[in-house]
Amino acid sequence: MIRINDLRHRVLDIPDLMLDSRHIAVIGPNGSGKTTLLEVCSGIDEPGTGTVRILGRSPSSLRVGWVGEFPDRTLLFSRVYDEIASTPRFRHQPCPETERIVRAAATQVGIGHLLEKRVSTLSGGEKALAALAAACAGEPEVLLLDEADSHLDAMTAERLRQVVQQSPAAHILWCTQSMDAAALADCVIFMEGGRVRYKGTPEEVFEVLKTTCYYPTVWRLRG
Ligand SMILES: Nc1ncnc2c1ncn2[C@@H]1O[C@H](COP(=O)(O)OP(=O)(O)OP(=O)(O)O)[C@@H](O)[C@H]1O
Repeated sequence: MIRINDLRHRVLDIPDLMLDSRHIAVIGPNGSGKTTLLEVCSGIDEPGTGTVRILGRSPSSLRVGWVGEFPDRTLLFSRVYDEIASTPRFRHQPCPETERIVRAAATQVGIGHLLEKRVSTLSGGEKALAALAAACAGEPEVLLLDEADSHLDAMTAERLRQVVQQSPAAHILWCTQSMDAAALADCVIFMEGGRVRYKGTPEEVFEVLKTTCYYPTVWRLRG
C-alpha cells in the first residue's frame, strides 16, 4: 500500500492518495510532477510538507530500484558487471552470492553477453537494460521507472515490460509517455499541475481521456 497525505513539495499538491495496486502507471503532461512524485516515493527526496508511506514505512527505509530515462546519469561504474554488482556489494553479500545475483539479473534482462563490457561503450537501450538489471539485483520492494522505455525499440521495450512484471517488487510505479504501456497497468494516475487529476483502472481513467491524445493507440485501433 502507498499512502500519501498532505503532500506539498515543489509542484506537488496531493492531499490524500491511497494506492494498493502493484503496477501503477503515472502519466500526464510534461512538468506535471511525475518525476517529482517518483523521487519522493524513492526516498531520494524528502517532502517539504506531508507524509509518504509505502508498505507502512518511510521510502528511505525500503529497498528501492530506480531506472531513469537517462541511464548515463545513474550508472556509476565503468564495467557492466560492477554496476549490477554494486548493490549486493554495498550490502556486503559474499562474493559467490554476488556473482549469482549478477548473473541471474543479467540473464533475466537478457544482457548476459554484456557483463564484461564497459558501460561507456553500450548503446542507449543497452544502458537502460543494464540499469534495469542493476535495479533488479537489489531485489527491490519498490521499483520506480521514470520513462525508462522512452528510447527503446519495440522488442527491447517489451522485454523491459516482461522483466518488470516478473519482478517480486510489491509496487511498481512506472512513469511513461506510452499510453499503450500504461494501459497494461493495474492502476493509472493522471497528473496535471502537480495534482492527481484522475486515478483508477486503465479502463476508468482512459474513458475520461477518450477524446484526448492520451487515449491508448491500441485501444483506438481496436475501436
Ligand atoms: N529540483 C527542483 N527544484 C525546483 N523545481 C523543480 C525541481 N525539479 C523539478 N522542478 C519543477 O517541478 C515541475 C515538475 O517537474 P517533473 O520533472 O516532476 O515533471 P514531469 O511530469 O516528470 O515532466 P516531464 O514529463 O517533462 O519529465 C517542473 O516545472 C520542474 O521545473
